[in-house]
Amino acid sequence: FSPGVTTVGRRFSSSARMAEKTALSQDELKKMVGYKAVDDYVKSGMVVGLGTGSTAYFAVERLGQLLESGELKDIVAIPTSVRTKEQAESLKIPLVTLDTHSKLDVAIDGADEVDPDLNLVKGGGGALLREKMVEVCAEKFIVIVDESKLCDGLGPGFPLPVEITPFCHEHTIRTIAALPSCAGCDAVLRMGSSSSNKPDGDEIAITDNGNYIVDLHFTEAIKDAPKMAMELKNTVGVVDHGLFCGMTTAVIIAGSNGISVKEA
Ligand SMILES: O=C[C@H](O)[C@H](O)[C@H](O)COP(=O)(O)O
Repeated sequence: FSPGVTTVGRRFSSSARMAEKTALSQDELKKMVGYKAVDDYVKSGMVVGLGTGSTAYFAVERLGQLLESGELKDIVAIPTSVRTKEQAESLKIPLVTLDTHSKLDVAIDGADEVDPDLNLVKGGGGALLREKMVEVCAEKFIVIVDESKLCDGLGPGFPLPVEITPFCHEHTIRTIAALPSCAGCDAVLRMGSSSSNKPDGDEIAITDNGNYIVDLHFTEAIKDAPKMAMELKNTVGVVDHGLFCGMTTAVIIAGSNGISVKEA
């Protein structure tokens, strides 16, 4: 994976230089890209999509700071989960929904995996449906990751989450596992908290939308992600899946050599 374009934002040049000199923690890397995404892509008057997860958290934090300081004005934002909504409310970020604002200027979110074509796996935190609904409506979709998320092929490095209806979910899971593109995958119903794919409870995990999640474990890279996306989407009982193909405008990557940006 070799990012094509390398840029360093104005407000972040010192942080990027710091990353080159010292080993930063993963949280510090996430903060760098979260802040840079807001600094570089959000302007006053915009409608902004707010992602979910430990990286998107920092973008929301930065947006709250710039609104409070008055550097940004007249922003409305659309959160992609209950967690993000609560964080945004605590920062007094004005919120709207897709019902009143069907077009967004920009959406900023993390990802679980990014391939060389900027296709993504998302939904490790269980928010894939609202994320996709919001981010597909954004003129620019900015993905923020640390370099551990980059991969040569989606699949083996992180299980693919699929949101399914609770009704006859065992049947739906069998149907998914039998799809040609999913042959050989291990389909595991998510247990415990919906925001983690590590089983941390005995109850079936429930998403913000009242659905279940099945995590598809692959041992080999997914050969044709758009084809798998279509097969999953055409499966009755599947609400949506964590393959985000052809949606990304740019990926901001934090790594040991500083920040780089790869544009689609
Ligand atoms: O459902 C969760 C989202 O898709 C997250 O954006 C994704 O899991 C990445 O999260 P994190 O930044 O915490 O690794």
